[in-house]
Amino acid sequence: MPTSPIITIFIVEDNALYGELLEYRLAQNPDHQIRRFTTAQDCLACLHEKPDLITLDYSLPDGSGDQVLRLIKDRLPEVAVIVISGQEDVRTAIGLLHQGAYDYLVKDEETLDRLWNSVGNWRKQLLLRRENQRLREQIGQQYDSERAILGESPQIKQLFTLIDKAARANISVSISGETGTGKELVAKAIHFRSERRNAPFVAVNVAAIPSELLESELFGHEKGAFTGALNRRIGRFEEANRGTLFLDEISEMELSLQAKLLRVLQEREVVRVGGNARIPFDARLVVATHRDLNQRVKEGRFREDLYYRLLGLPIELPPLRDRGHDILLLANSFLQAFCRQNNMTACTLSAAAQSRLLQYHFPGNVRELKAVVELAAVLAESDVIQPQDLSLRGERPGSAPPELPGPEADESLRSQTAAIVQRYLWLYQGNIMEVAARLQIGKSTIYRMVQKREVELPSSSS
Ligand SMILES: Nc1ncnc2c1ncn2[C@@H]1O[C@H](COP(=O)(O)OP(=O)(O)OP(=O)(O)O)[C@@H](O)[C@H]1O
Repeated sequence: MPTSPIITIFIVEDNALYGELLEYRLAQNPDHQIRRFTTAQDCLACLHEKPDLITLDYSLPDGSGDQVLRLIKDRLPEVAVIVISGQEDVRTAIGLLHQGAYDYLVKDEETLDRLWNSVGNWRKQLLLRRENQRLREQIGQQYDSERAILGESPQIKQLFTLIDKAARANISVSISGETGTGKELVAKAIHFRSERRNAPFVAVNVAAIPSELLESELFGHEKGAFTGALNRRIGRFEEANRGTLFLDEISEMELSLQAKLLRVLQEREVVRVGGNARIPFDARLVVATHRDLNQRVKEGRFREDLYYRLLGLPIELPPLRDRGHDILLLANSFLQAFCRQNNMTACTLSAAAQSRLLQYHFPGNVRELKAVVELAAVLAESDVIQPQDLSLRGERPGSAPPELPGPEADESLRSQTAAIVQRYLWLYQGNIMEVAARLQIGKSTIYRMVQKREVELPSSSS
């Protein structure tokens, strides 16, 4: 069964004593967050808080039950309204149920128990609905994740093998790789291929959450645990129970929280902030970082004991620039999808645009490639994308690298080499070390070519 949800209940009752009785009974479930109102107006003014359930006294001083019910349902069609009335009138009851009330209770000595049962039944239905919705989303994601990781390079084939191994074993996984290389995609693929696939995949970006809130985000908190903790909140560990918890940018976690995380992992139990109960959890941890975690340990910024606990099966994602022809495979797939989604004629990449993509260094990796080809599809004058349509980082859209000589040009090896080196110098902003590494030639060869004026350093390089 999924985790019990925290639900917000509004009690609308003008009789203060009776309202208190209702609250007392419903508050016996600590997952009920209750607010009480004595007039319809006050309740209506707070509907933006989106309560999950409202108990509504039929005879309020400022509105009859059916009017108030209509106003509530107009604004919040999803909310469950239980009408509580002093009169036993079957026709009124039927009318209210037709109008969308969830239940109709008459005030007598059994009302509190009947209310308790009614809310209990509604909770069960809610849980089933949410579970149903989650499973549907999950199936969609599973389907996506099976097709999502594209690539045929040896590095990506090796990655598929590791994903399968990770999916079969129940161990922690640590994924490293530059930004945009697909770390979250890999974490999802592991989850959806593992036996945990029917339980939740929960992702938390450690760097995106202010450090003072991260502890309660991960472990949850009890009502009143700190200023602003108005309600009890279930943490991400509990949410991911029986599934996978993906902690992205783990290297950014503060040392004090690292110590708490280590304890949680050792004891396989969480304690909500401000609480005492030890809540066991069973979630597989997958962590990711774009930094060298080992280096962070050496610098004293990441705990060594936590590092070893999280390391598990390490998976390193290669940067896109090292995946050879996968660049074009991905580019074409992104282009096709984009044109289809936007009802555009299918775009293709000209040979020159392809070669430009193959030579670019893609600091933002696959994410950048996707953005670049999508923008190119929009900018292109025709359905064939040209090099000048590709806005690569650090360049103005429209500026293009020096072209390689065509077949009619001087074909001596020396001039061909010079043209290639010139193009790479342009692509890597005159970084001779980088160009030498990429082309696998000595840097002294490049310096010699510069000296002999066979090539020129781009004006922006120093
Ligand atoms: N091999 C791939 N095939 C298809 N799409 C990919 C591939 N790798 C990454 N993507 C896409 O690239 C984008 C970035 O991927 P993802 O968010 O997984 O990267 P990341 O490494 O987790 O990034 P960050 O370090 O910024 O968190 C997503 O849209 C993802 O679907």
